[in-house]
Amino acid sequence: MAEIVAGVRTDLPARMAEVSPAVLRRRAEARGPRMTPDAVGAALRGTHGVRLIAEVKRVSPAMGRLAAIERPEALAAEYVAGGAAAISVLTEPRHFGGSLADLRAVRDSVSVPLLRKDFIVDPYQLAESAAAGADLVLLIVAALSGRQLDGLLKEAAEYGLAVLVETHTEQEVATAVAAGARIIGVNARNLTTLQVDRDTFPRLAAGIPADVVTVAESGVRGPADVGSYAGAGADAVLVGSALVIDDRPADAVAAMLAAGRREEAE
Ligand SMILES: O=C(O)c1ccccc1NCC(=O)[C@H](O)[C@H](O)COP(=O)(O)O
Repeated sequence: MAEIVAGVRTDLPARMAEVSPAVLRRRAEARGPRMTPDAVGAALRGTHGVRLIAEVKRVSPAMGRLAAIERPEALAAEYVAGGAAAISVLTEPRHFGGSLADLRAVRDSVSVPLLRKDFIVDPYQLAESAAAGADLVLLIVAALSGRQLDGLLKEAAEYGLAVLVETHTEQEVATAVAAGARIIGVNARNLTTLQVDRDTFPRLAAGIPADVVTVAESGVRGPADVGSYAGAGADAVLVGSALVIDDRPADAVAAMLAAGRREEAE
């Protein structure tokens, strides 16, 4: 991950020189009111089963090139047709083949909450996210100092952005909770080895307070894995690779949601 973050830091100055934060703020305001962070949290937590965040992802550093995705807005609309509660767009260009243009295109095609999934290390990226129409941004505990996490959480709130705080260890969960995170993701993919361990969510979920929305991230191969994460108490699952390589993404989302239903809650 250090290499990915280094690339982000290399690219930032050119973007900052091109569009000032003030211009981004005006663009964000011109979009009108976004979904509130509470509404985003509510959209990710259902009583009838697990919710699904479907990801637009062209490349995986772990798995290589996944899909061309020439029209990310069309893929996102398919996801929503299948029942996705939110859409994630990987905007990092160097390792994931994404862009802010993808995020803007998806924003114009769906009204469900939109996650900008990137390696956010600077407040400027929050301004970009708001201007491009995101409702939700990712902050990765492992990529930030405690002070940076606190600062970015505060600034995200000023933009009205909800935050998915991503963790990989018990210590990172404790850090996220102490920072006041309202939505906590547990990523099954070790960011150093890129290995997936689906037992990470059940292990770490115990440390997350009941009123915090939980998201199980990465490693979903199909409906059975969604069922397992639902059984472990995840409010939502974040799925990328398995959906982008499927010829029928709407059906794939629907099948995963069916596997994640909690019948006893109906
Ligand atoms: O996807 C990767 O290979 C990857 C490698 C290094 C850092 C992050 C990475 N992925 C970001 C994500 O968190 C996933 O895109 C997301 O959780 C969906 O995962 P999956 O369903 O396994 O594609």
